[in-house]
Amino acid sequence: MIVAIDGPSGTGKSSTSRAVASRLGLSYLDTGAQYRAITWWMLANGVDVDDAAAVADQAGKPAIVSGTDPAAPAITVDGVDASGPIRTQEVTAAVSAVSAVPEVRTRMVEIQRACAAAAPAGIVVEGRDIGTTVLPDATVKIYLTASAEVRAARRSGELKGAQSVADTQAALVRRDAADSGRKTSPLAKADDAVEVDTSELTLDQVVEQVVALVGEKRAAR
Ligand SMILES: Nc1ncnc2c1ncn2[C@@H]1O[C@H](COP(=O)(O)OP(=O)(O)O)[C@@H](O)[C@H]1O
Ligand SMILES: Nc1ccn([C@H]2C[C@H](O)[C@@H](COP(=O)(O)OP(=O)(O)O)O2)c(=O)n1
Repeated sequence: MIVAIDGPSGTGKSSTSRAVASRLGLSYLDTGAQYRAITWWMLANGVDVDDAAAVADQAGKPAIVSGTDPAAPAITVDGVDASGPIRTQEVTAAVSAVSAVPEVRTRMVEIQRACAAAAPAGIVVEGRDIGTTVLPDATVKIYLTASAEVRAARRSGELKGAQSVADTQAALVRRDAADSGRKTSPLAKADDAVEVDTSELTLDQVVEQVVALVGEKRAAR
């Protein structure tokens, strides 16, 4: 059972994926955290993130390992816990540039496919290109959306006033444009993905919809 959940920032991918994986006894993988982790490493090692050739040259160096327990998401870079540092605004501002570099994507996709293949009962994988590129044969594909206003309000809630809602929204819209506009596996809905607009739904309602879709697929097999 492979569940692919894609969509822009703040649509509820992480919360939904973790809850669905817990409910169904599946593993969980946050691919955005992996792109954040490699970005953190580039910044910490003085690599100019706007120099694609420099990023490509270093892309093979950091060892990125993701935990797949939905109850305790974990990520390490060269054995060091990176779960805090990957969420800083500095990393958020640089991650689209780093993740647009093809050599970075090739490396991450390899790790992601290995994670999915190793999951004993199946896995929920969230990201931007899971249904289109990483796991095109996923059993269930979901594409989450929500209005920019709703997404910015959700993100602002997490940032606890560190940034105004308007600035958060502008940064989020900029990142969506970069992620959707890049050449290599851009953010996109797979043709066979079910689109769920979460703007007016509670997290529980979204989780119920995804669990129901998984149930339908299981019954049909
Ligand atoms: N359906 C929902 N209704 C309200 N808040 C939500 C919903 N889904 C997620 N959230 C909240 O919005 C924020 C962003 O959700 P998250 O799952 O991190 O999104 P993404 O992974 O798509 O960026 C979190 O604070 C989360 O608790
Ligand atoms: N499969 C993926 C997942 C994320 N990315 C890139 C693009 C995103 O802007 C960043 C960060 O992703 P992440 O899911 O952590 O972002 P948000 O939590 O939605 O803010 O990584 C990607 O290119 N491909």
